[in-house]
Amino acid sequence: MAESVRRLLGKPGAVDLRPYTKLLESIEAREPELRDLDDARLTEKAAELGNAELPYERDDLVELCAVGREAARRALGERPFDVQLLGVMALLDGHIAEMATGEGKTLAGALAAAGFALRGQRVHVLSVNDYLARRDAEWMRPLYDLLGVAVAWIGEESTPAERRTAYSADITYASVSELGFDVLRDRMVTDVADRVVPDTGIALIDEADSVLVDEARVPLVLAGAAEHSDADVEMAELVRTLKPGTDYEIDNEGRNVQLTDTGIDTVEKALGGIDLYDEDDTSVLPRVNLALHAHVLLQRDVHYVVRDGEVRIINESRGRIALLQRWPDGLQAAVEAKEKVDVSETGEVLDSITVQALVLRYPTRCGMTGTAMAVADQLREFYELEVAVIPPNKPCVRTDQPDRLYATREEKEDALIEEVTEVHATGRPILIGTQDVAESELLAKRLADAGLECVVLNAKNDSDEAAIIAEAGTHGAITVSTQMAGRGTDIRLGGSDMADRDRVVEAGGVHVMGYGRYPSSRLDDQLRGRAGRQGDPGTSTFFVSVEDDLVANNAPETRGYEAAGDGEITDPSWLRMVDHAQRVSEGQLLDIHRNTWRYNKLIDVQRSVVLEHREAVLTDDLGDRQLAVDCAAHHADLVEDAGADEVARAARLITLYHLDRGWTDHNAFLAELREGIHLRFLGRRDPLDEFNRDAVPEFKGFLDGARARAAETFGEAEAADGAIDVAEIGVKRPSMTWTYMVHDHPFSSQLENFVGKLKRPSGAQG
Ligand SMILES: Nc1ncnc2c1ncn2[C@@H]1O[C@H](COP(=O)(O)OP(=O)(O)OP(=O)(O)O)[C@@H](O)[C@H]1O
Repeated sequence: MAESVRRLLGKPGAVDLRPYTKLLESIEAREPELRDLDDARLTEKAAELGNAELPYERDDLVELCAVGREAARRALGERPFDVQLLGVMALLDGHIAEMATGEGKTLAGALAAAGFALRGQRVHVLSVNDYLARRDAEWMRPLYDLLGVAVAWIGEESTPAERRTAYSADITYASVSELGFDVLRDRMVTDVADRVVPDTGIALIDEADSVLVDEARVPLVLAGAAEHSDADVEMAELVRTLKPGTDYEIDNEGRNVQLTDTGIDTVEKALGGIDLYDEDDTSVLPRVNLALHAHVLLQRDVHYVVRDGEVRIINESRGRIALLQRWPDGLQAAVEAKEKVDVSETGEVLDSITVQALVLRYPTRCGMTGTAMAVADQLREFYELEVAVIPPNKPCVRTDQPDRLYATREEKEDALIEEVTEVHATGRPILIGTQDVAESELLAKRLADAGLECVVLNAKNDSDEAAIIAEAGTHGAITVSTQMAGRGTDIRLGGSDMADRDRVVEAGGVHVMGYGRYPSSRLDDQLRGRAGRQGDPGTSTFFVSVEDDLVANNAPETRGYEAAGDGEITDPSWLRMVDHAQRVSEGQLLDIHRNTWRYNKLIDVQRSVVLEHREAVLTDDLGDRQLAVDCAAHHADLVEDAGADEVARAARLITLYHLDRGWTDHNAFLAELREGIHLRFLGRRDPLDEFNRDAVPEFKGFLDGARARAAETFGEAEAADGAIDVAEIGVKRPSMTWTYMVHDHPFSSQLENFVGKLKRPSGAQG
């Protein structure tokens, strides 16, 4: 079988591409006729595809791809390659299309989005950040115009009115977090007209593995303002005096810190001889733990930066500053106390949604990414999605060199600098991937010391980053970056205008270097994929040391190797150990994902009960009808004084208030329950069972309770001049709301993770 044919057939375990490849010839055959049509006729051809329902029958699919190809050629000057059309067809069938870096996923995604939209579906194209949402929507706009479908985008700055308009377009580009926050805010409206997100249709997800797997466990949280809290300066100062190793220990994964017996004594003495585990006063221990967590586990310039007198979170996985995001309140305040900056306003969690729950709201889901096969099982388990592996347009000729393993971090760094020096002398562009921002900066400093100038990408704004990456293929460029997933720009050889392409090709293309392997092989592949785009030459090497966190924490053995004079370890069994360590780490990440999912499942069931009820109050006057029964006489009097409409309005506001209030309180209860369960039962019973055992009865009677409280409040309502002032009887909504994302832990907040997993030290057990 010819290699080109074999490549088009696809990989085992993935979607069979043959039904799609069969159509390629017919699509091409339509080209001459479509080329002769003027633009208006081409738009009409697209509109004709709207005369049927999804899914596309064979002939219509051929027509869609042919019309789409011609439209892209005219509107963008790019005629989609056959492989891009395979991607389009896979997306239209609701699959994840795996397409390598630089293969033109943006265009394939746009043609699929148009295909859905032409069939009357509302499409949300979900990006990893605002910059890409806007860029892709604007870039593809001429194509959409020609196909007669409307496109819009949403960014952090968009006003509610702009959002509403944007969501009413056929196709809306938005970042996952903006969409999530809109959905959360919509759940809190008291007037249907205030909602911005319409019913969901199709979710087309860019960088699908990053969103669906890496970010899946991240809850998006909507919080409402309550009051100011004081900085716990006392605790911040106290934990500063504790000694690592003696007073507290950090677990292997660096996720938890706990006081040792000595530490407990020290703290108890410092606080005037109190008992931290006093059953009657449980308030001190969490304060100590918060301060300790902020002091030990959250590092300045790795987890956050201090800028303009504020603590700003760095999104660890992406190495950027997350705007308008904060940690759960106690933790945010603890870090603010640690850094001695003003404590920001505190609030309470109004509601939350995980990325996974957000995506599962869509009846049809599909997406594209460069690395999906490695998580095919998870995509199937959590989202019922299959992966279609789309072959590259031109075969990839990049050489991935074996890892270079060293005994110590220092030796690894020396070797890496040496290699940078050598490769740089040839003029080849170099891209170095690091684990986090602090590491990028340290490396940049070492490179500078060695006389090598580099550009560092970290926590800057997304459009600047894109511009820097676009130039990373320039002759002699050295670029240092944190993770590459979701950076969204491919590296063209010879710079963004490719002016110097021949020289760079001749030198050997981009050399990618990993400054340590990532917690998952997919992330390694994302980095490697930056070299060897569209058949370009290129190479990749990862430098690893036994002291790297990934290896030190996850390898079964970290001693007994034989190293050369420069520290290099060449024994193949040790190199396999690195792969092993990475698989262990991948397993842990999967466990975390499963755990979040299991906890959130029950909460989701309860939430849907509340939301369904809320919807009936909001759109169908359910509150008014109930109050007319529960407070019949008062209701009738008010109707007489203020009119039926005004009473219905007041009844709606009062009922919604108590529903939302109840849900907020229930959320707080659940959060506390999770913490408490881990404190009480750790190691003895399945915490999830314990959680369910308490959470279910607590929710029983939720709706009846809210209804009773609404009746009580309604009983106090009075009409004056034909109006009812509900604020007067305590019906007040939060004065402001804000949003945050909670990263990287199983129990829905870092705070809970840390407080929750705290072990009661043996010596303190009563
Ligand atoms: N059919 C085509 N003909 C010519 N150029 C194309 C075609 N399709 C895409 N391109 C170009 O290829 C480049 C890469 O496209 P795009 O950014 O969509 O790639 P990608 O697959 O999303 O890569 P990444 O993994 O970096 O996000 C763009 O500059 C785009 O203009």
